[in-house]
Amino acid sequence: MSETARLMDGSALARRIVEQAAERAADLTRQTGTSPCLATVLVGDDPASVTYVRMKRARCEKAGIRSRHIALPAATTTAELVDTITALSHDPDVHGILLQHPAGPHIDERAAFEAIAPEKDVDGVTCHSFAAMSFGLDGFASCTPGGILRLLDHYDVDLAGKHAVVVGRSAILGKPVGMLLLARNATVTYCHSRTTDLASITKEADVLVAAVGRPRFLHGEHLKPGAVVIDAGSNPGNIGDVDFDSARTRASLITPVPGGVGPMTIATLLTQTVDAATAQLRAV
Ligand SMILES: Nc1nc(=O)c2c([nH]1)NC[C@@H]1CN(c3ccc(C(=O)N[C@@H](CCC(=O)O)C(=O)O)cc3)C=[N+]21
Repeated sequence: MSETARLMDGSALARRIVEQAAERAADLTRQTGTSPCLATVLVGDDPASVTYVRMKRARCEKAGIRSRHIALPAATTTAELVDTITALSHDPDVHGILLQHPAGPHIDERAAFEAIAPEKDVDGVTCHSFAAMSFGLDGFASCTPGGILRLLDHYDVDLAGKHAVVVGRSAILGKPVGMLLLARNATVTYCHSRTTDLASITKEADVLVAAVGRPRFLHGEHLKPGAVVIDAGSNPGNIGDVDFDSARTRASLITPVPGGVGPMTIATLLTQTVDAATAQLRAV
């Protein structure tokens, strides 16, 4: 087959979403005298995490969102991290909190996430947010899943009745994106490391979400011809979970890496930070 998939341009869409967030941040600042503020918490100095957090903060600054960075040593205990996050949850000048994942092997990350007040969980990582999102109630979506749904909507991908296959089941990516697809009436299958005969399932996917965290793990032969392929992988060196060149000849629509899901994640974070600040500043 010589057909080539259409690209889903996450960079372009994210730029527009961030512009809207910036306008709303400026309005809010004008009206309340306070600009939105995102606290970013980073444990240790993993180079990829340092880069991601720097990118998020730079994008905030450009959009008129303040960021307050808390860099903690790699040896920080769960109790210390929970205390830090609890203090941010109580700080009226912080409207959103992001704890960069992974926080480190010795940290109980779930306990740390749960110290984020629900109204400040702009990264959508708490049990509260997951449940709200799953039940279709008000709350913040996990940022990458939220960004993926915006991208699918923008490209008019109809999800109702479609078979969506999610490869990966992490707490802030695979699992929640499946719940959002389910809420749109897709038939959702989760695949993971213990799935037997992965290809037989992915080949049935009308929409495939790759959220494994292994470079070029999925390729053309895994796909049903005409599938919509969302590559949510962000492996070192900006390599996705999908082998783009082989996937592109079978898919109908595909996200590139970079320039696909990544920028949409950040756009969702910024939007939700402005949402959180708006709710908190209007309530005073
Ligand atoms: N609590 C938490 N929330 C997260 O949302 C979260 C996290 N932890 N840990 C790590 C992953 C990864 N992640 C990315 C965000 C943007 C790009 C991104 O914008 N990438 C650019 C390229 C990057 C570059 O230019 O270097 C792109 O795909 O075009 C990638 C990856 C958020 N994550």
